[in-house]
Amino acid sequence: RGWPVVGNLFQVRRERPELTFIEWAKDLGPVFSVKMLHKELVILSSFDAIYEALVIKGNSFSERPQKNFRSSVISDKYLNIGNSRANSTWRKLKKVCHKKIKMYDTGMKRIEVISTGMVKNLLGIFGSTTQKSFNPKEAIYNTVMNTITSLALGKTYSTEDEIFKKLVQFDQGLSTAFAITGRGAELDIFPWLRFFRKKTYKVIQDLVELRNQIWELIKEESSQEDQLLQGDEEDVRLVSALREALVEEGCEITEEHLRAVATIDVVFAGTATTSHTLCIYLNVISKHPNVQAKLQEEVDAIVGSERIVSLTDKRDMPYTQATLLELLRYSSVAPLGAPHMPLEDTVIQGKTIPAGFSVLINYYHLHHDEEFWKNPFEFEPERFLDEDGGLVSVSHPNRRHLMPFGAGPRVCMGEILAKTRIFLIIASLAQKFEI
Ligand code: HEM
Repeated sequence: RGWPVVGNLFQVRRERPELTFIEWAKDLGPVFSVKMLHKELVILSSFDAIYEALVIKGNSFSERPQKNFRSSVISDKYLNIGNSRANSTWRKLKKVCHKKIKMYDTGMKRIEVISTGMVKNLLGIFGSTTQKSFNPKEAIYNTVMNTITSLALGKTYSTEDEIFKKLVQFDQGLSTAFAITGRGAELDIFPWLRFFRKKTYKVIQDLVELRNQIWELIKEESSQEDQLLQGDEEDVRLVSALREALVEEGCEITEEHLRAVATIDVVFAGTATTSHTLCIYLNVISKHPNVQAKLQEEVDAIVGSERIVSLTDKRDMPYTQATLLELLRYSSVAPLGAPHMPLEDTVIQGKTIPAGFSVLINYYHLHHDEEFWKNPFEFEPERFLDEDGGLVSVSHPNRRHLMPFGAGPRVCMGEILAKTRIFLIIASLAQKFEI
């Protein structure tokens, strides 16, 4: 039960709304609704409810609600993949990005090369640090951001470069602007408030300005790099693939689409999530010497102390893979994912969710549900291993209950990229350092 106008908004923990929703699910069950300002939100918490919505009824749940004023301004009226309606342009843009980011043969090799470069850089920074303890957050963040620039633009940048500084500023600003309870949330409901809350609105206008400046710099950078391409050398940059799509698809894809995809779907979605996961990893591993010892034992046996860790080692390293899965579960860095919306009235676990309602998936709850997981707040890679120390199969209940990247048509576009980078970092750190 909420208050007039604001509904349940002030009852929800501003920084961690997913924790409030866990408490409410205890009384209200796995499918319940809350009122946040003018919006009725449905929260799904249990595996059965989430699986039914995302996978079994995935097609009707693959829409995104478009009622958020702040996102609408920043994404040019929802032109990016993550905020777009599930239309043919969304499908095409996601396909183009997948094809370039992914994942088949040469694509996978390229991700490995980029990630290995990033790992080397990070190990260099760690190795050159003389203090016994230091804060690795910035080094991790900058390195992850540079993997994204490698992928999108084919090169890395110094933290002093103008484009790099602007990317960081934009990415950090967006984290607040996209949060459901973050600063400026009131503008989503009463957009006219922007005429009175000028400071808050200015933050959003500044982000739009920054986005436009970044796009101009991206275009400039990529045309300079164009000139460096030799003869029939393959252009592997994501931004080039997007530009090709612009030409091929005629008027359906516009330059504004590309700007929204490059800045929001690639830079924003690809940086904070991965760097946050890695920071949590360092924190966790420093408190679990037993896990670290087992990782080191596996890396020593499979890779040795000199050779660079490769993706082909992965199949022989079940403990490292289990640690990666456990990290994704434990950290759940996208706790509520991105909102979904059914196009028609849809029944989930016997409850009807009306067409047009916003639906949030509580991934954090799914991954910490005390009725399913044993010791959900402990870090235990063993939950993903069988009795013989092998990785449990994808059909094992623990693997099925793990959905850090979502599932169904709206599954995360960067899943493979993120997992690859994190695997290589976990293994390489274990090979070289004691944390
Ligand atoms: C640890 C890293 C990451 C995590 C945990 C993560 C998690 C998620 C989640 C939970 C969703 C929402 C799924 C849903 O709608 O139910 C999502 C969507 C998305 N992610 Fe990620 N993500 C990560 C990394 C990345 C990277 C590296 C990229 C890009 C390079 C990326 C791009 C996207 C995009 C574009 C979407 C929207 C897809 C769509 O609406 O069709 N993510 N991600």
